[in-house]
Amino acid sequence: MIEVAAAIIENDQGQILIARRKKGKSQEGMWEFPGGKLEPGESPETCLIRELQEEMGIEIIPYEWFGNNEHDYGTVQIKLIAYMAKYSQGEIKLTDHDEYRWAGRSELSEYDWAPADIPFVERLLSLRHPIPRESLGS
Ligand SMILES: Nc1nc2c([nH]c(=O)n2[C@H]2C[C@H](O)[C@@H](COP(=O)(O)OP(=O)(O)OP(=O)(O)O)O2)c(=O)[nH]1
Ligand SMILES: [Mg+2]
Repeated sequence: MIEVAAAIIENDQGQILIARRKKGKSQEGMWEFPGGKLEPGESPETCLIRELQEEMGIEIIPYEWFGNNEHDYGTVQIKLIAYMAKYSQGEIKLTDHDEYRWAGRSELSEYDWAPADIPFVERLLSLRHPIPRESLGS
C-alpha cells in the first residue's frame, strides 16, 4: 500500500485548485488534487508543503485533515490522505500536470476524476450549501 497525500487547496474566493495528470503519468488525463507520495517518516502536511513547492511552485498551508480513502488500482493499492489547505503564495508552474483550474465546488462534478478521489469530490459537492438552521431541528 502506497501512502499518497492530496491537498484540497482553497483561494480567497473559495475556489479549489484541481489539476490534470499529464501524459506518461499513472492515471494520465485524469483530474486530481495535487500532492504525492509520502517519504519515510514524513507527515502528510509536510509532504504536501514539499510536493506543492516541487510540482507547482506554490506555497500552501495545510490546516485540517479531510479524509482517507483506500483504492485498489489493480497494480497498486493506494491510501489517499486528503487535507484542506489554504493557498498562500506563488505563481503556478506546472510540471506533472498539463492543465489546472480554480474550480467552484459545484463545478467539481464536471471533471473526469481519478477514481480514488471520487469520495472526496462527492463530499465537497454535498458540503456546497450549508444546511439551513431551521431544518436541523433546534
Ligand atoms: N497526488 C495525487 N495522487 C493521486 C490522487 N488520486 C490518485 O488516484 N492518485 C494516485 C496517482 C498515483 O498513482 C499515486 C501517486 O501520486 P503521484 O504520482 O502524485 O506521486 P508523486 O507526486 O510522488 O510522483 P511520482 O514519484 O509518482 O512521479 O496516487 C490525487 O488526488 N492526488
Ligand atoms: Mg504528484
